[in-house]
Amino acid sequence: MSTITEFAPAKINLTLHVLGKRPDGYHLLESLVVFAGTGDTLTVEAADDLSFHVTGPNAAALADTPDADNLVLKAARLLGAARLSDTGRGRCAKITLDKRLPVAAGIGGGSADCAAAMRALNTLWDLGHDAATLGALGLELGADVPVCVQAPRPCVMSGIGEKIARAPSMPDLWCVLVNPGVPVATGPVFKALNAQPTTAESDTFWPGGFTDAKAAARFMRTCRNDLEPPARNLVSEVGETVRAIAATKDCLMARMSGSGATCFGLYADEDAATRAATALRREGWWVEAAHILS
Ligand SMILES: C[C@](O)(CO)[C@H](O)COP(=O)(O)OP(=O)(O)OC[C@H]1O[C@@H](n2ccc(N)nc2=O)[C@H](O)[C@@H]1O
Ligand SMILES: Nc1ncnc2c1ncn2[C@@H]1O[C@H](COP(=O)(O)OP(=O)(O)OP(=O)(O)O)[C@@H](O)[C@H]1O
Repeated sequence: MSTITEFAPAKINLTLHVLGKRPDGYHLLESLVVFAGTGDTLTVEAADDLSFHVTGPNAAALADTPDADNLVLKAARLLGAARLSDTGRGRCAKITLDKRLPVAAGIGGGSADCAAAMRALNTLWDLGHDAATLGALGLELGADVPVCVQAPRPCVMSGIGEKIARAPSMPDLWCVLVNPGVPVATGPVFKALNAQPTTAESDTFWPGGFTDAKAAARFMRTCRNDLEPPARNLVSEVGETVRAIAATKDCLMARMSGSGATCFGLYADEDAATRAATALRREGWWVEAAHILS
């Protein structure tokens, strides 16, 4: 098999409770994570050296990212690729990324690409790692990489992001993702939370499943995204975005994802999500209606 293509779906934190902080400063959290049917696409193919090419509507957002910080190349190097300058030694591949997700957006764009590269190169180079091993390896590249490695399976993520547990069975759900065009670095949002170093005990009783979209949204509304208040203080557009989504017809709930600034609305069907996306489109906003994958 010489060409392998992997979808890198957008990661959505339907809930995100921060339960404490480790001595190293990383936060302990518990989050119901799902994936949307919109994302990047990564292709790897056998080649005589290691190369990376990016295309797509958000390719320019990566133009200033040095190779050393490129999460796709970091994944390749982690799995034993040759350095870009070494032709022929180490494992090689031509890697192409179709970049559609906004960067530093709270929907795991870089982590999703990193995880997709790990899955694709694991196959191309016949490394034989299972998802749990790839996730454990990927944790050093980002706290969202383990959950993205096992995408598109919904899960309850905990620890700093390394623990992946079964999610409640999800109903058919649609979403609208809205990014107001303001990149948000994850670290400062966690820092602004000013969490106290405490132990991490789950504060959520997870049901076995949800009978329908309205029941799922009812449950989500009893939970929180603890990063939303500090993100709202740092980026005023977050509050405006959540309010605009919540005002759309048939919206079941609206919330920020991850550390922002992307916010999401949940809907029971495709028509409602598509109508909402149309109503939300404006200059400078990235807006996508998508199915929640399961
Ligand atoms: C907010 C989430 O996206 C929710 O899924 C993740 O927890 C963050 O995942 P991520 O963007 O891959 O985060 P990383 O790139 O690993 O970490 C960026 C910075 O966020 C902070 N960070 C991240 C994860 C975590 N559990 N606690 C933290 O305090 C740390 O300061 C870290 O230096
Ligand atoms: N393939 C990539 N896609 C996006 N960002 C990348 C990529 N490679 C490296 N980066 C860098 O990673 C940083 C942001 O990563 P990412 O897009 O995962 O943040 P995010 O979408 O906010 O994710 P999260 O939901 O974890 O906050 C940016 O500074 C960007 O330069």
